[in-house]
Amino acid sequence: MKFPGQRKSKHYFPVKARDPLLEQLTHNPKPKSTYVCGIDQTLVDIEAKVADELLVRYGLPTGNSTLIDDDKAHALYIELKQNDLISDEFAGGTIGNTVHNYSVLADDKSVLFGVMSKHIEVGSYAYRYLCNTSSKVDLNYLQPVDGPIGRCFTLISDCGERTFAISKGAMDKLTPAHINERVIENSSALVLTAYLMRASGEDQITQAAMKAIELAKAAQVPVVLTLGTRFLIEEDPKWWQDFIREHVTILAMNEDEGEALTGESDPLLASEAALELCDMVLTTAGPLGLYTAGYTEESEKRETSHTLLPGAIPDFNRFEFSRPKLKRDCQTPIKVYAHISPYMGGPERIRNTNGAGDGALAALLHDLSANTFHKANVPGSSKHIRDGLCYSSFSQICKYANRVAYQVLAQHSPRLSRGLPEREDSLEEAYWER
Ligand SMILES: Nc1ncnc2c1ncn2[C@@H]1O[C@H](COP(=O)(O)OP(=O)(O)O)[C@@H](O)[C@H]1O
Ligand SMILES: Nc1nc2c(ncn2[C@@H]2O[C@H](COP(=O)(O)O)[C@@H](O)[C@H]2O)c(=O)[nH]1
Repeated sequence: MKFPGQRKSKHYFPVKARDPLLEQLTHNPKPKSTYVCGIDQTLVDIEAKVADELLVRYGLPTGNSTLIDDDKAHALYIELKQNDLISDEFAGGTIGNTVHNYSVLADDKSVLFGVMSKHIEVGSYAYRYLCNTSSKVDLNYLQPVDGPIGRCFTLISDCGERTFAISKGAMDKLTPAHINERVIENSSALVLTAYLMRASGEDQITQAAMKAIELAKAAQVPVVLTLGTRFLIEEDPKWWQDFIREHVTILAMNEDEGEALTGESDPLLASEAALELCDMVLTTAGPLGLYTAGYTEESEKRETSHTLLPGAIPDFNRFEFSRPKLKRDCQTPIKVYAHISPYMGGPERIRNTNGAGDGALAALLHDLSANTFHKANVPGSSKHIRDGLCYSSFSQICKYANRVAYQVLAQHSPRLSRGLPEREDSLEEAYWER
């Protein structure tokens, strides 16, 4: 497990031989390992730059992720191919991307539940998916299926907005029987997407996800949900509110999804409203940067040394140096918020924003599982006298998530090809001393 993000003071984390806390580890030379697990629809992204006219012709609302039938998928693929519009084909899926990025950042294990074609030919989509997934993602629990994995036509408009057309193949065929109880119960977090709830007919991935959620809740494993697209939430915001209230610990959304869920267009107010449903929220807001929001115990709050920020909640970042806690672990819970503008103002050129939100969520997951890792290996640390949900403060998580989102944007693909640069030994320096 790597340290989550980069900072000068690493005194709490067992990363260096001279760290005094490491003494406790020497009795236990093999550190206890931690991992996160996720469930996804196994998808390959087929990326193409297209005119808005094509989206209209195929009935694809801009920014949405629409399921299309085989005939439409065939026609679309032929049109893209004949006009030489396809720029890339790589592994995708919002949770596949997130666990891959988690494993790259943490240099540690994650587990992915989903399906995989039984018979794989070299060069096929299934083959590409496996080749483009970090070797630290454990794929041994994938359910073998007859037929192809899904295809996600990722259509990029002139403005950089991405619109998805999903040809589902066998991606929704995961069954509850292929959810491994022990793996879920021993994980640091279970990560899901709202897309899992839209399976229909005989497809059972929704039931599989529900089984995993129940197992996670019973074992007190945090359930993390990312909302996917505002169109899905808009269909029935009340249903999603109830779902989140009942099942979700940490919610990740962008500002549009936040508005669809809460009715608040201001991402800060949307985050505040979402905190009535769950314990922690990550709200990304494109060029406005991102917010973290959550709870801490009144007596443990820590005041920021940064400038207090104006907004719909004045001075909302006052206690951003606090660590997130589960609401139920606070005697007197207070809401805490932090915000950060895009790292370095964003890359000079953004070809598309595909996967930037997934990148930010992977950073948050890394911080969360680093906390579990540290607690398992250095239980006597003063860090764990009070139960925290994450290793770092709201403010640090913002910085780290933002830095990772930048990396995804800069490399023009949703899956990190490598971790953050080692030379960047202090996030503070990277931020403020360009
Ligand atoms: N146009 C942009 N300029 C600078 N940074 C951006 C831009 N778009 C996204 N980002 C960065 O990527 C993060 C996630 O982007 P966003 O588009 O909100 O996520 P999603 O992919 O979930 O819609 C933002 O919080 C920000 O840090
Ligand atoms: N599991 C699913 N993933 C989907 C679906 N539609 C799109 N996607 C994936 O999202 C990422 C990009 O996410 P972003 O919102 O952060 O830009 C991309 O790689 C797609 O594969 C879906 O229906 N199910």
